[in-house]
Amino acid sequence: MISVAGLTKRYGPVTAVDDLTFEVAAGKVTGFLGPNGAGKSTTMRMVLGLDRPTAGTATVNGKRYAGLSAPLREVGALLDAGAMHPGRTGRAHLRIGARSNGIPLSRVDAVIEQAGLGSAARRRVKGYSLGMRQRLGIATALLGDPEVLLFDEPVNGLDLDGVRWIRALLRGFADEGRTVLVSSHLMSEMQLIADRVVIIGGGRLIADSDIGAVLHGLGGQRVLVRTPAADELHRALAERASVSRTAQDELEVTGLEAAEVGDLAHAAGVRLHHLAEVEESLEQAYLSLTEDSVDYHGAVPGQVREQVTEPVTERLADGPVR
Ligand SMILES: Nc1ncnc2c1ncn2[C@@H]1O[C@H](COP(=O)(O)OP(=O)(O)OP(=O)(O)O)[C@@H](O)[C@H]1O
Repeated sequence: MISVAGLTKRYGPVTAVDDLTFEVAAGKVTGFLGPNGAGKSTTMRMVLGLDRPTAGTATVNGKRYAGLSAPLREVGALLDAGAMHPGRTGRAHLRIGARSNGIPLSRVDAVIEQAGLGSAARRRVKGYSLGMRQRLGIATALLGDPEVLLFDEPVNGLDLDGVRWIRALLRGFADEGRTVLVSSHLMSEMQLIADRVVIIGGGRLIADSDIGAVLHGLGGQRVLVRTPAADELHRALAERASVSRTAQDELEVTGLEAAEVGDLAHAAGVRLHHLAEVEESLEQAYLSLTEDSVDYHGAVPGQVREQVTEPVTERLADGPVR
């Protein structure tokens, strides 16, 4: 398990991570989400002892990274797949990692196999494609067969096969009971692979929740209904829910289940042509949660919006979604 408590990092005037508290449980894939510059990498670096917190703590299985006796056996990380010696072969890179961490050399072949590196392991890293580098980075993270895994944007730059491979790999690790934290700014990707999400913006916690709760925590369930008697249905529903007219024959209802809308329409003698619950995508939920915390909104050329310092959580009744 990974625990972050009151974690704060300042670089001069920039507060990259601001009093962040959350836990990452074993047996699940936890997505770590936030717009560019939200503080994801800085947080991961502090978990891995690569950056010193200005305040607060980050621990792995109850210990700070520096206090782990065999770090690679407890935590595996993919941070920057570019940071490898270009003149070494993939295999040499892995052998050095194993030797310097007291890991048996038999693990080298095991992770080459597991990461699908194959014969590329005998080639020099400078000739690797981004996908191959990513596989080597993952092989390195797996060397010590760790229980806790951190991946910073693992699907960046990968083709569809690579993306599918990463998805299956992460799911497999979680199913084996490992702790998996994976950062991304690709919401659509997280919707496919994460069980839980920790969302940050401007260094602060915005949501820490099951994905389903994030989706449903935003203004409640919406129901779309089409009827030739929209005025009549509007009147029948108005007392019980918030109703808006979205087209001549269409209403959007917030605060009722589809079945309740159907029953009320029936009671009012209104015929329905369409009745469906609107599926919120994580993309929409994320945009809505983080819109105030994005450093720069690029939509209007020439305009730069100042970073908002008020926590977005104020828009959620009970603070961060949990
Ligand atoms: N070494 C550093 N010195 C100064 N500022 C830094 C440093 N590292 C990060 N920052 C700043 O801290 C903030 C958080 O950066 P970080 O890289 O952690 O965000 P991120 O969520 O990982 O973003 P991205 O998705 O773009 O990688 C940014 O404003 C960044 O410019």
